[in-house]
Amino acid sequence: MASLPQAPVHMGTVRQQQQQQLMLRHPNLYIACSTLQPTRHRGRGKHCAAQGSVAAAVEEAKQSSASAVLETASTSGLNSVRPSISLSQSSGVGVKVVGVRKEYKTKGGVYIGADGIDLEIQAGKMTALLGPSGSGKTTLLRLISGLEEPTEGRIYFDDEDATELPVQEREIGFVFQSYALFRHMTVAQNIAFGPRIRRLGIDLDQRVQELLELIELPGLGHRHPPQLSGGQRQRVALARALASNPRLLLLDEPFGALDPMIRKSVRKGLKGIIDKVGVTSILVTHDQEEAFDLADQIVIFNRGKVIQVGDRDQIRRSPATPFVLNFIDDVNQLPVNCQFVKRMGFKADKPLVMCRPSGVEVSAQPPDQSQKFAPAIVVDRIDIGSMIKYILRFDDGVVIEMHLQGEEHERRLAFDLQQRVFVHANPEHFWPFYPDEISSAPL
Ligand SMILES: Nc1ncnc2c1ncn2[C@@H]1O[C@H](COP(=O)(O)OP(=O)(O)OP(=O)(O)O)[C@@H](O)[C@H]1O
Repeated sequence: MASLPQAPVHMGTVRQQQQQQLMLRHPNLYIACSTLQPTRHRGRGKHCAAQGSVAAAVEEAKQSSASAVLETASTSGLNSVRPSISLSQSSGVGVKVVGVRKEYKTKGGVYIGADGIDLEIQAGKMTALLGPSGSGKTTLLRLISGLEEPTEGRIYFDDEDATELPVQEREIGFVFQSYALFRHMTVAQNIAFGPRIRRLGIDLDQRVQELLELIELPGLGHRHPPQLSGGQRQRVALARALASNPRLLLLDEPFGALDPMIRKSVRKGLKGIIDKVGVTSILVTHDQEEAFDLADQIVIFNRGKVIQVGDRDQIRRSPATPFVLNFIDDVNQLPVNCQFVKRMGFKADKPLVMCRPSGVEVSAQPPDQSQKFAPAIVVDRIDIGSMIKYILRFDDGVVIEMHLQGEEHERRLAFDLQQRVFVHANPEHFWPFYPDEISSAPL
């Protein structure tokens, strides 16, 4: 039997300690034998218990280092037959979600986590699940991982129906916000942990070196996680998730614990590594900039449904619904019968319209007769570096925001506070809507 890590591991509760002990002593049996949580998984014999215990423990994992146990356990199935391949040969699986619905039945009622989702996740690409809180992003991630089971619908990994495949046979790597590294193991031991317990039959030292180079921390294998920066820890967590050659990588708010100052550079680094390996990855985030910056494909969620799928340009240029526009942009929302909207000659049978601040034009002089305009007063000016935001108030009291980009001096000299200006917008860029069309209240 492969030698197991000797280092003690800090765990918060007795249950966590039991899980970790079991994991360390019988790593391959951990999933199958754990009876620490009742099962909710139907009919797959020994794997049923696993499903429940892993699901429950992953919940805890978000708050503690126990997640390392689970994340690694999820790729530790005895039945796993994926051949040992080098990182450069890694490849991802395509994921197809067909008519998936997830109902959570609780004492308080039935809550809908996913409401009829159809989605294709491209092999070897990064897909971001983006949406407001409670929109169903994590539910879909957990359904794909096997930590939850759909109430209806099927999930395919390439042509294989994976709907009832036990979590430990899905060959998935997890990266959590909390890093989930074993604090008392070295970086190298953390990375080697998964392949060691899976008995991948590879040269572990070579794999660790390969991964340390990939994450650009070649000399840090002997250090312990507390001796690393947040960004370095996150890269080690990624290396550990990749060490067992997952065919799918799930990243659940992986940058949430990082200082906003370094988040951008860390995420670029992570994306570069994932691209090099070529594994399919799914990123859950509520940070739009992060999704647009990293993902090849973005899936916008609201109230358990997929609202739009596209790349960043498609979503920015052509938001599918008022909800998407409102979610991705800081839009103006105006009454349809306000002076400005009426002067632009726009009519609709919905009570409100939205328009992008970037679509609002302002001039100091009244435009020529051919152009419609509404007079307003500049009531505020906010310089945010790359642009200046102007807040304008029309004579009927309605307020609108306008963004001015361009050369810095032009922006600065453009308009003074209290100046009377003339405002125009192309009515083709007005979006009429009912308030409930942009609601994100969970179902
Ligand atoms: N275990 C559960 N029991 C009952 N309802 C649940 C459970 N998990 C999720 N839900 C409900 O399912 C809906 C979707 O939740 P989910 O966690 O998938 O949203 P999310 O988009 O990931 O949100 P966040 O960004 O806040 O994590 C919510 O209404 C939520 O309350």
